This record gives sequence, structure tokens and C-alpha cells, in this order.
Amino acid sequence: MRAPGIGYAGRMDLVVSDLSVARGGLPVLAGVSLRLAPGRALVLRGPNGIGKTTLLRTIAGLQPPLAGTIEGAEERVAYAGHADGIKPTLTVSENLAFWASVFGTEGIDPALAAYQLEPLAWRAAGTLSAGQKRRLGLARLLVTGRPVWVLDEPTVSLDAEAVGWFARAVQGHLAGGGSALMATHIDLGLEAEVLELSGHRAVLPDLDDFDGAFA
Ligand SMILES: Nc1ncnc2c1ncn2[C@@H]1O[C@H](COP(=O)(O)OP(=O)(O)OP(=O)(O)O)[C@@H](O)[C@H]1O
Repeated sequence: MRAPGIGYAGRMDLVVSDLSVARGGLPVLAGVSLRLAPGRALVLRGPNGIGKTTLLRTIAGLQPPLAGTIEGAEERVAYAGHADGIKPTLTVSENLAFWASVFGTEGIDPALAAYQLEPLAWRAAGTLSAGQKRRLGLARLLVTGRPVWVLDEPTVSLDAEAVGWFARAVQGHLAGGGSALMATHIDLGLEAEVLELSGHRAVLPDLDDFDGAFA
């Protein structure tokens, strides 16, 4: 079994074509296309509410698209969103061991070390601070063994030092042939392409013309 983070077999691009996504039943973004090759990072930009979270959740397979296609994501994506996916009654080590077993990888020590979680290894995750929980949620990515990281505001609650650990973890992931698609407002000092979403705001149905739909 492959240890996490040491090269990824089967190099494949993530390809999103003409994607439309909806939140609460209403379309928010339309016509989004992107390609993410192994070793590359892509940052989504756009104002609050444009639909970055919705787009990332759709690409991660957590909700269906309204239209368009996503290739190279299934079984290859590890998603880290606002809810950290942490089991509060398990310790930090047990959380990582649990996720390693779910994803069929071995060894949690590199993940603990990457986010300096060793001193917290035996603490129940529910007792961690917000930033410590976020570190655990990001460490989880390292034990998934998944090549495509889909990250929604990954640095929220992190202090400057932990942001540096995160940037290093992403760099290592990219160097090992992984890729990262993320929504973030901060500059991580990574070489990344930027996709501005402002031009993809979906046009809402004209409610004044509602009756017309039945004509
Ligand atoms: N549960 C919900 N029901 C209905 N609409 C929602 C719901 N959650 C979010 N929305 C709306 O969907 C749109 C897209 O939200 P989304 O969270 O994807 O944006 P975002 O670009 O990630 O925003 P931010 O930068 O503030 O995190 C917004 O207009 C938001 O108000």
C-alpha cells in the first residue's frame, strides 16, 4: 500500500466543462470551465456570494451540477470545506487513523508533523480550538492519498505560522504530482493560476415573465 503524499499513480487532469451550479434551487454560476493538471494549483476568485463554495462542493461530488461535465474527480478528490469533518469524541490521532483506514492508506505521522499536531495527538478533537481543528481538518487531506485537493477557504482560523505549514503541505502535494483547487482570499506564495468567477454569474429566470412560461 502506498504511503500518502509520495507520488500519485495515473496522472490525469481534472476537467470541468461548461458547468452550471445551483444553491437553494437557484442557479448561481453558469458556463464555468477549467482544467487542472497534476502538479498545478488553481485559485478561485470572486466576491462574497458569487458561488465559490457551491462550485467546489459540486466538483467534489457533494451536490449535482445543473449542467455541464466534471471529469477526473470521482474517487480522486479530497474535499476540505467549512465543516472540518472531525469526530469530536475521537482523539486527534484516532481521527487521522480513522480517515487513513477509510481511504486505505497507512501512517499518520507525516500528517501530524505537517501541522505540528503531535502535542495534541491524545486530545479529544472536540476540545480543540478553532485553529487547531482546522489544522486537523487539513492534516486529514494528507492521509486520504487522494491526488486532487478541493479546498474551501482552507486558511480560515489559522495563525500566520499555520498558514505557512499549510502552504508547505500544498507545495509538497504539488511536488508529488497532486493538484489543488481552492477558494482563498489570501496569497499563499504559491505559483497558482487564478480563475475569476465574476463573469460567470448565472442569469436568474425573469419572474416578471413567469406567466409567460405557461403561455
Ligand atoms: N442554504 C442556502 N440556501 C439558499 N441560498 C444559499 C444557501 N447558502 C448560500 N446561498 C446563496 O448561494 C449563493 C452562493 O453562495 P456560496 O456560499 O457558494 O458563495 P461564495 O462565493 O462561496 O461566498 P463567500 O465568499 O461569502 O464564502 C449566495 O448568493 C448565497 O447567498
